[in-house]
Amino acid sequence: MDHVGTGAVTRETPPVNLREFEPAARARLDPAHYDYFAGGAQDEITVAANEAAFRRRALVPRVLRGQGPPRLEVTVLGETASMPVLLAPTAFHRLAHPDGEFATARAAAEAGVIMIAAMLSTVTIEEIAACGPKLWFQLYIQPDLGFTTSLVRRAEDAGCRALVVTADSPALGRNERGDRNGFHDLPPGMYCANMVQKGRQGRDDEVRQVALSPDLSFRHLDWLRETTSLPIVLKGVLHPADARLAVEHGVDAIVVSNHGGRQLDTVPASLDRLPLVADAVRGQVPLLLDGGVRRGTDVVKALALGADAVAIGRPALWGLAVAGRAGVERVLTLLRNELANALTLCGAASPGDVTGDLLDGIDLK
Ligand SMILES: Cc1cc2nc3c(=O)[nH]c(=O)nc-3n(C[C@H](O)[C@H](O)[C@H](O)COP(=O)(O)O)c2cc1C
Ligand SMILES: CCCCCCC(=O)C(=O)O
Repeated sequence: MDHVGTGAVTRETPPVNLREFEPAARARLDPAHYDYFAGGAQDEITVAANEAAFRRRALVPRVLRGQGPPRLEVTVLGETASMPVLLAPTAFHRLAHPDGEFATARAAAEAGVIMIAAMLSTVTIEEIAACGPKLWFQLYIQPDLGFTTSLVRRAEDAGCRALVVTADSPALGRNERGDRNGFHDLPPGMYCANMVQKGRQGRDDEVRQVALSPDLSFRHLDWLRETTSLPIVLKGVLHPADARLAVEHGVDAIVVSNHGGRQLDTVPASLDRLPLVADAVRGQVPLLLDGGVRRGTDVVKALALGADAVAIGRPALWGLAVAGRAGVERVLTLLRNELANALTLCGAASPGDVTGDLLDGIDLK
């Protein structure tokens, strides 16, 4: 039995923070699957930059504010969550654990956090929704707009409260770990469950190919705006001009993200772009950030630079690999406790109480 949960004694020391989940997960995963989760594009310069950007920044706490234990709840796009941390959309959870997205969704429901379900999940969006999490749906707009519409309707009917359109993937990033491992397909029996469509002329169901399309443009966002009344969140924005365009095209929120360093390598850390995007957007829409969030102090730093909430990708996958639902819950609990501690030590009563002056220009390294 894994060390998280009620099981037998193990000699392994339980992870006491998010980073320590990674080696524990690696020990359990097929090496090619570990590499798929951990890896990034090419030299993985951006993967490293994401975490380094948090480490570099210094917090300057306020003292003697006597505000009691902090309240962590936030409301994003009308959805109240137990803390300003979402689960970022990540594909293929059954590669991490046989329970796949079922486990992740149950953990999110238990923790009261918003799960952004990936379009490329290994169980269907309806099955994820049935586990009861607060749910958003991530969408790669497919060139077949009829099929995309059917996905949108399924997400709406399943009770998803927002659509998260990934904008940073007009092509797949160049992941050399995958090339080295020859890992280009899911194992037999595992597939993108939302991509199954009825076979034509009485044939068996088929799994559609996923298309990442270089034709995508803001016109597709306009089309989506006409197609759904759900809030639209644009994920993968780093340039302030794109943030302004996104607002002009009616998006309801933006995720400042470089896809965890998995798309274009050598782009800056998400955190380093956050202030520029925040400046461009001037509070017109909520801002989320992902990429490299590993500590409660990281959450505070992102809030101080203008984010309303953050999302985590890999840490949840490591928790899933280590102990299924219990592992994801543990990751969320650790981050929640760290965030409460960091807010208290900063003299902040809530996420909304975090202001830019809690950070200064000091470069810690
Ligand atoms: C294994 C893996 C799969 C991912 N799959 C998707 C996906 O299907 N759609 C998407 O928009 N982002 C995807 N992402 C990117 C995440 O949503 C997120 O931007 C990133 O993981 C955040 O960085 P972090 O892992 O350092 O927290 C994936 C990331 C990883 C690590
Ligand atoms: C054509 C399949 C693309 C899978 C991309 C999933 C993802 O966003 C990631 O691994 O990152």
